[in-house]
Amino acid sequence: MKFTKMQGCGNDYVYVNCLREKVDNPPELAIAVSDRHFGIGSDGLILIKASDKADFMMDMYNADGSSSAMCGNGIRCVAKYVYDYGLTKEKNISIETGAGIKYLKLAVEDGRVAEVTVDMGHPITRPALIPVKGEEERIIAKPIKVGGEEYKVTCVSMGNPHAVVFVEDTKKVEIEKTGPLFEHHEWFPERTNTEFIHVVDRNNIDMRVWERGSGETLACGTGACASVYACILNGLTEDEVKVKLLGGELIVRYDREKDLIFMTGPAVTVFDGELL
Ligand SMILES: N[C@@H](CCC[C@H](N)C(=O)O)C(=O)O
Repeated sequence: MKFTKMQGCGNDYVYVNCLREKVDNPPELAIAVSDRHFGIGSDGLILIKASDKADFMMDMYNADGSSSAMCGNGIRCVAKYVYDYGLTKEKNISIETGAGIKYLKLAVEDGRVAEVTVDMGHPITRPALIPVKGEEERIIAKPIKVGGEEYKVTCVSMGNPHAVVFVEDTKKVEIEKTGPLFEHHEWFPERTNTEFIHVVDRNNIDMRVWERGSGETLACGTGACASVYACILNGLTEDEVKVKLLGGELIVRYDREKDLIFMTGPAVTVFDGELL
């Protein structure tokens, strides 16, 4: 089976072109390829498929084999993949996901994809749709007890669940301890991704993320979008913010008129390979 390893801000996945390859058991393959010692090494697996509703379809799996409806860094790489490997000549590409069709724009310089902008759609705050337990209309800075500590959490879905908490210093977060406690907290029936955010100023934030199903990763695109929207809901930033992650930077812009979030960032091919 031929594959390509790609990364966006260090959030790395193994990509398989399912227009050519057949994958019988995606969860099993995701666990195998993600292993950093016995596999290829990645945060998960992304299958590129045909779609009857959009130009292509993205089917994504975390390192533990669980699937997610959306992956922000992954979808930028899918757009780069289909362009670079000649599956399309278009620079405006639509991709079907579990969270609806997303629209992407490639910035190509000297024949190379320099960066990709994604219309990430509407941020979702209704608790039942995230999903997170709660009777209120939106969960903004709500106290939550995690591992004996109290945090204030803001919950947003970008097609997948995010719990955003604000901290003084992201470097001091004991993420290996706290991340799993949030992920499996009883408030989140489908588990959650958790973002730890330090607001630097009204246009810049630092972020660390504990991803559902993959643990700490160097970046999370949906997490960056959810975090910027959480900042806006808490009155902490303007509508355009640079998000500094462990593996790079993303620009996230909230279009207030259309209630849409746009994310711009890199998409990089690491290597092609063949699984034996
Ligand atoms: N890294 C991704 C998100 C991947 C899915 C997530 N772990 C989940 O289970 O929802 C991104 O860039 O958005």
